[in-house]
Amino acid sequence: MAEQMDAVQPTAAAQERIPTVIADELHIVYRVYGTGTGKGSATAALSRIVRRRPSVGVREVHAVKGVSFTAYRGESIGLIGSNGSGKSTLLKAVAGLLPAERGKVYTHGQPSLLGVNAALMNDLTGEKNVVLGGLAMGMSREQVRERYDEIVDFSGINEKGDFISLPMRTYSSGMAARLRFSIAAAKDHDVLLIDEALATGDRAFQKRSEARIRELRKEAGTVFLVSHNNNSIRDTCDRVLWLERGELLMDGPTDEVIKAYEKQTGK
Ligand SMILES: Nc1ncnc2c1ncn2[C@@H]1O[C@H](COP(=O)(O)OP(=O)(O)OP(=O)(O)O)[C@@H](O)[C@H]1O
Repeated sequence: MAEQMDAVQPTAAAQERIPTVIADELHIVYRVYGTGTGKGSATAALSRIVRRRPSVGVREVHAVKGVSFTAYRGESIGLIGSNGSGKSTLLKAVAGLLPAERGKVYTHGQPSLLGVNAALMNDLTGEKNVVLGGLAMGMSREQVRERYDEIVDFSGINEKGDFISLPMRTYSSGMAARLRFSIAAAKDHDVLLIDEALATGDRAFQKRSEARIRELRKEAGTVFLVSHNNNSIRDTCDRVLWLERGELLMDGPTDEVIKAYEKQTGK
């Protein structure tokens, strides 16, 4: 009888815990070509193609090794680990930008990766980039028009003059990163992936970004944040995944994981 009740009416806990991203024994391998020491001539390359032999200079980098986790709606998850531990690679794989060598990533809804390198057009004005970025994220022209002022205000680009009508190439790296973040943060995301974006703005902008991330979480999205700034992670995330050499070393509440990480790294 109890089983039947459960089937018809999910418990409150089950309602709250809606999975948005599942990584199942995920492996990501990069292949780097042209790393051989010998000189590669065109004839040698042609003969390899004809004889179907792999290139001598291919190196493999196994960047993510058997990582498994489930992320739920409303969670904000920090990714930490030393340089080269696989954080950005894992984020790109969740965004669907890198193929899995083995294992799988399942996502509910459309994940959006917000990197400091997100592609905007340097020769276009900030104004045009807001429209372009909004459309690229799947917003309608109408939605972009509605949110335009909000995006520009949030970015703070116009605080010191009319910069939004200048080409993006005239912006400082911090200004460009703020505009990227503001464009991405204007949309309500199912799964928002942020790579170091918070580290680039000034303190006031970082505070605004943190507040917006909290809002996005309330609007039922899941946020992933890669950062080397443990305070940013502490202020924004309730759960942390710690990667080292591509392996998931620890997955748990922020305080516990950061404490263990700081103990190990001596920071
Ligand atoms: N495009 C690429 N081609 C080949 N190898 C790569 C590529 N990108 C990353 N790697 C390698 O994959 C591994 C993980 O890199 P990744 O950028 O994911 O680490 P990270 O934890 O984000 O590092 P950081 O904190 O320095 O940004 C590293 O060994 C790196 O050299």
